[in-house]
Amino acid sequence: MPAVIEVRNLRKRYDDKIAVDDVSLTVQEGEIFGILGPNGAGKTTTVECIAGLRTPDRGEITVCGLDPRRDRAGLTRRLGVQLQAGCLPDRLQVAEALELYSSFYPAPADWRALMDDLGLAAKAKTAYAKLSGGQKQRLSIALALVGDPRVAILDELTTGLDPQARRDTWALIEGVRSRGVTIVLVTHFMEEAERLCDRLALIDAGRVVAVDTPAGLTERARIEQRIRFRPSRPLDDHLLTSLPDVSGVTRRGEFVIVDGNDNALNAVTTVLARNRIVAERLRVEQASLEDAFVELTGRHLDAVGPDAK
Ligand SMILES: Nc1ncnc2c1ncn2[C@@H]1O[C@H](COP(=O)(O)OP(=O)(O)OP(=O)(O)O)[C@@H](O)[C@H]1O
Repeated sequence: MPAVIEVRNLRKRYDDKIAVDDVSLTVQEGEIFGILGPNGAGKTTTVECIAGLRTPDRGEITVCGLDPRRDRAGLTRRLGVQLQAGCLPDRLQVAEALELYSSFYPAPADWRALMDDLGLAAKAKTAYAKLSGGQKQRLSIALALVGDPRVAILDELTTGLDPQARRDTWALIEGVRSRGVTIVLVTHFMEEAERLCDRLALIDAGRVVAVDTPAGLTERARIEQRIRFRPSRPLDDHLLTSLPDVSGVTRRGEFVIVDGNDNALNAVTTVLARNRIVAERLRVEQASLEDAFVELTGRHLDAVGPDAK
């Protein structure tokens, strides 16, 4: 598959703050490529440089073979951007916004069809200020697609949405991809990244810590199995920590969480049975992207700010 976006050794500093420090990544045609990291990791700065909205201090970027800073006109025809906090004038109506934006492009998509596809037809004459959060979000996606781009950058597109609206938006993004648009998705929601992305760059403190498929990344978490249960009687953690198949035991309320290898479930249930303890509400979970992130960075994804632990 040909590369649609190439970023090599990107660096961007704001005054004395290095926001992006040596980021390299390649996005292939037709994929949904995620950029996942905690708040302040440098995700938005990276995509703003890709979109030609910021000038890197160092590094090279090409989008569809173009330099985003030098070939602005060419880039506009190929790249659609939905950035965070996209805001329109309060009184502008949905259809007016789409028609206006489509007039900026030499070969735009059919904005009426886009309005239908995004479930906004019934809101065509509604002013921006009167739209719900989910509708505003859908409009911002429609505006990113109205130029009929080959590549779309979507930044934090489900932030602030309720779980149902978030799932609806995911379905919509899959629909956009199936029309052949390459998508770069910036997010700090693990579930979103896991569900939607073909490949992901994990970013932390301005650096790429890993690029892989969601499954490939979770394999990097040393935990192969996580067992969660409520012991029917008081349980001495040492019974479990002394097992060679177990790498860690933590408590969450009345639940015990055991991390270990493939044989951990077997070992834990045997010890519990020997001690006449029943594992109530027993669940076995696989490692998540969150676990991989913690393994790779020592930090949790939902940590606020690059210095948070
Ligand atoms: N215009 C700016 N001036 C100064 N510092 C900035 C500016 N924009 C971002 N930063 C800082 O650069 C770092 C990276 O910010 P960026 O917005 O790229 O991160 P992010 O991963 O997108 O975070 P979030 O998810 O919170 O948007 C942060 O420490 C941020 O405070």
